[in-house]
Amino acid sequence: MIANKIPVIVLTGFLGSGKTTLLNRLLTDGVKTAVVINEFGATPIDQDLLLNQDIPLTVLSGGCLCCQIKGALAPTLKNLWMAWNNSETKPFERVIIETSGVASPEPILDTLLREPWLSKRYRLQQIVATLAIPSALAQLEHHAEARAQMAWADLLLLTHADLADDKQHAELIDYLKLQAPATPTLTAMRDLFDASMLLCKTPPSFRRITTGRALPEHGFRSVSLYLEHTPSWPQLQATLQTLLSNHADDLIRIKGVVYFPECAEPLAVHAVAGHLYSPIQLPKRINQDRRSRLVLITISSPEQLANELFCLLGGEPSQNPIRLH
Ligand SMILES: Nc1nc2c(ncn2[C@@H]2O[C@H](COP(=O)(O)OP(=O)(O)OP(=O)(O)O)[C@@H](O)[C@H]2O)c(=O)[nH]1
Repeated sequence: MIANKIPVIVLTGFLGSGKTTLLNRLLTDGVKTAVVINEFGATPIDQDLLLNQDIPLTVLSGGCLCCQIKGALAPTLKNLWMAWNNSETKPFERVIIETSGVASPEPILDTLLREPWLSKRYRLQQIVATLAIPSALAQLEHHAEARAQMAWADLLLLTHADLADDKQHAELIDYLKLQAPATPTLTAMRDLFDASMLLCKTPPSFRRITTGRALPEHGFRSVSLYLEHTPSWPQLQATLQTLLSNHADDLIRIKGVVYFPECAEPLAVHAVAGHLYSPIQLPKRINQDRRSRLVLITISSPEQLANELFCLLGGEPSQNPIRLH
């Protein structure tokens, strides 16, 4: 038995519900943290959205930690522990895993709690699930992944309160009282909340262990695009808004890092549940790849979406501005 197990916090929550925003908030609390980010899309975006780049960071992209790339978690945590153990000045005191927005936390817990080598060295501190108040009920109704995230959470963080009305808030609270009555909820206004309120210091006394029941295979698909010639924000905004309204039912998430010609620094572009957010300026990067990239996550044909985006941007077939990955 190893005396001091490294605590692990798992951040889960449906696509666009605010996991990376929460992660950025947690990274300001002064605890040295190693971060593992799991992204559904093949082209990782979230690493560029981290405001603190000076941390041990592993990105596992191109699938979910609960299925396609489940096997990647154990070696990642083993490598992190080796680095921790071999260093006199411990490089981190905890690990935060941000799952993809369509991952079920259950197989991640299975790896953490059941793998004998890992379970001697790591302890699960907490699972926090983010739920965006305006879209959560529809996501919970339509996506088993969202229900699994809610069911496995030790704490439910309700986000996007500033975009929700009182009725949406009350309806979500009522639903959660019925479906997850023992799980505390907290409402956060963007990243304005006390992180110490969020994290329990001791592990939950009772921890459910998997029964081996897996979710049906995800119905989500993603496409990653590099823009050879980045349009201005007004042009991209109009294009993405058209794409979102043409695909209100099947285009679930857009996120990207975009180098607009009119801006010196990259901007993060997000759309969730049909809502296109104002772009967010990202900090200056050293040695950065200055190509703009977008990831679209859909339950229909991603290739068709990519072609439509290309046409909306006014592309001629001979000078396709988009490269697919
Ligand atoms: N208005 C508002 N926007 C928010 C809030 N929380 C997050 N956002 C925005 O919502 C968008 C998505 O937030 P992220 O933190 O990237 O969501 P995510 O869960 O990490 O997304 P995925 O990694 O795609 O699953 C971003 O534009 C955020 O700035 C909130 O409380 N209010």
